[in-house]
Amino acid sequence: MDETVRLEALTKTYGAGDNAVTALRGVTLEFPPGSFTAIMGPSGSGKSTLLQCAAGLDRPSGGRVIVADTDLSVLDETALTLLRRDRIGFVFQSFNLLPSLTAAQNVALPLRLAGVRPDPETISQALRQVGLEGRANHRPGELSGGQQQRVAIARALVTKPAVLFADEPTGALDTMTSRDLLRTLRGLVDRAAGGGSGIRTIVMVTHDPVVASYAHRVVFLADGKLVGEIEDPTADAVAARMVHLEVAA
Ligand SMILES: Nc1ncnc2c1ncn2[C@@H]1O[C@H](COP(=O)(O)OP(=O)(O)OP(=O)(O)O)[C@@H](O)[C@H]1O
Repeated sequence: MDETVRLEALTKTYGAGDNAVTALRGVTLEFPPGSFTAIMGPSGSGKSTLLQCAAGLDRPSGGRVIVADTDLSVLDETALTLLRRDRIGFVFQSFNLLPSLTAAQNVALPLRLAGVRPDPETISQALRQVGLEGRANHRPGELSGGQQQRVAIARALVTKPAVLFADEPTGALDTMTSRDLLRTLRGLVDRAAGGGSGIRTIVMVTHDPVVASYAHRVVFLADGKLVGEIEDPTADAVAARMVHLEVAA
């Protein structure tokens, strides 16, 4: 199976007539297995819209999204829900954990929702991947913000998705905690690329050049279009490009 995520000439317009807002204007991009990509751009440039369409949470107005050999545009709502459940992981700025469940039970939730009896070793492995094996029986209220976000990541990984989409995953965390978490994310992709277990593809939206510098590649959007990319980014190079884009916006 080709696990590359492909966006082909993606367009998205919200509303109609005089109120129409075009958020994406023909974006073509590939996220191959083994890649960790950050998406950056000025406010309103279309980053969240791109992520929502790529993750099958919103329908594009035109173009195609292909995830793990499946063209999302031909799927009905039921099939799309199943694909999201089985092949796609999400992490948002807010952790969205259930407060009455332990870390292990939160991680097991996607499997239970899919009608699969969670195997304890699968849950332990997901918690181990994010460095939380010692916290399996703690409830979210007994964990730090960074630990809660790690539980959210373990929960997103437990179904072994083809790709993990993250929207400002470190937005609610302090600098040290977010760097720690970003190193973990980068480590998951690099280990999987080296033949180990882990998630093979991560796509992350961020506003922060330092956060983006943990990715293998940064792609830049402006006014709904792809306007450049930097491989092996440094925070300084990303910040300089952002200043340029914000001045032009
Ligand atoms: N549900 C919606 N209805 C109407 N317009 C929308 C909707 N969602 C987004 N937009 C518009 O689409 C454009 C792109 O928005 P989007 O949220 O994708 O940008 P962004 O780059 O993620 O912005 P930010 O960095 O501020 O979060 C903006 O002009 C926004 O106002």
